[in-house]
Amino acid sequence: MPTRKPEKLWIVDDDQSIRWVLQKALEKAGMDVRAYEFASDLIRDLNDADVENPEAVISDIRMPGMSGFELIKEIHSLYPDLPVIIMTAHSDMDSAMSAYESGAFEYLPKPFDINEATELARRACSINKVKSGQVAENAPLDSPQEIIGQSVAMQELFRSIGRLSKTSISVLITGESGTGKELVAKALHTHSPRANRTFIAINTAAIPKELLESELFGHEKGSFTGAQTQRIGRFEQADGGTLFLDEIGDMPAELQTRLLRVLADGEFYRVGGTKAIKVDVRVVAATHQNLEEHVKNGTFREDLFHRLNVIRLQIPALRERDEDIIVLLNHFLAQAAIELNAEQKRLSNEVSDYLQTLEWPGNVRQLENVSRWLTVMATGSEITMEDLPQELKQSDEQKASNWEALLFQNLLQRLNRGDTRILDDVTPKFETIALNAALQKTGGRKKDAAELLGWGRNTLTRKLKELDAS
Ligand SMILES: Nc1ncnc2c1ncn2[C@@H]1O[C@H](COP(=O)(O)OP(=O)(O)OP(=O)(O)O)[C@@H](O)[C@H]1O
Repeated sequence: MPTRKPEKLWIVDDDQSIRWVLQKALEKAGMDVRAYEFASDLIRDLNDADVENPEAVISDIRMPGMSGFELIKEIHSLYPDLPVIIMTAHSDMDSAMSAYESGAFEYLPKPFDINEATELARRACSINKVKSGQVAENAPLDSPQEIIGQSVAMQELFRSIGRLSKTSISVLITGESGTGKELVAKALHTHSPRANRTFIAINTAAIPKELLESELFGHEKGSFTGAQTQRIGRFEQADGGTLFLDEIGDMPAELQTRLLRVLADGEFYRVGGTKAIKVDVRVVAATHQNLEEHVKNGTFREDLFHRLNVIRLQIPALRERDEDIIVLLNHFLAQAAIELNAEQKRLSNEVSDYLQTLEWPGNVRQLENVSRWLTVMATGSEITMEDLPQELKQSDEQKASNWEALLFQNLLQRLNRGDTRILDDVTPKFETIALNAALQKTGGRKKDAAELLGWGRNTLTRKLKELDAS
């Protein structure tokens, strides 16, 4: 029976424990692994004609001597197609982007999941032919605003932005209000070949319908009452760069038609103009609405929808990525302290447990505003429950319907206090409540109550004794 040749992979990390864990995991998955403490030793072996080269390399970034980025450069000057996976210690967008821009095949945020690492390593080995990227020719003019997120969904989003970074393809960004659509649009621009040209943002919903056309396409002098001078529109301003059309779902029908034409022909006329103006603009659109629904009910042109929806990036609501709440809060508290020239506030354990159970209807924007409020309003350096703004405190009714979150908080507090064996008293309490409810429902008939609870009769009798329930 033919045996599959094991994938050949080299790892470099100055941290011995990471080297060990990764090597063991990959070997367990059937790979042939060599681990190095120093990048220079790896390069030496890569240059050695007697040593068979690997199909992929996994490297840390920060190491004494040669860094991960220098290593990539060195490797790619010898073997441009050899995939290198970069491990980053931070879950922020910048390190991910730097990894991509340095020509990394993929990046792996630490602490990593072993299965994810194995899968990535396998993928890198199997597409060893992947053409390596080069260091971006035009570094972004100003440093992009950081996008924070360690949830799986945000990591996926960072990867997508990275993959799109060599293209000028149209992107449609969807997500609730305040999820970070504009931030993502900017990141798409800053990490695109157009980075050193203009990024122009326009909110379609915020501009009166009658002005929108001239705002987008400009106008000639005298083309309508009030047009006293010639005006250059957003499309022309964005020539060579990116035009971000926010709230595209609100665009009036006539303008949808004009927009479609520009996207198809790459040219347009200013309002009142006779000369066709050619532009090269990348359009990134965003909406919090369901555009498919708008297409179905005839308020959004289907052909325009398909033009914009070449690539779709969906940003999940904050309540779907609880893991990001605390990193974001800490980020905004640090930012607010600088912005407001105030002391940086810390969250008490109770507050951080509580804030993770909230729904955050206004998403990241609301969380950012709350961080500002807390920086100004909290009296001590540690933020307590009393410091929270009224809008975040729950009514009794909400509390009653939110018993799971409350129980969770309560248990976490007890664990933080150092309690152990917490189920020893929680489980009997829980069972007593369920038992009393069932007995009330059946008017005290034990046999029926047992059935409602899913217990046998004997269990119910025993529990009644043990729990001392009425
Ligand atoms: N992942 C993130 N990391 C850091 N800051 C973020 C993140 N997501 C959003 N923000 C911040 O939250 C605020 C709202 O984000 P943004 O304006 O991009 O949202 P939006 O989805 O475009 O909102 P709207 O639909 O209302 O226009 C901004 O100040 C932005 O910088």
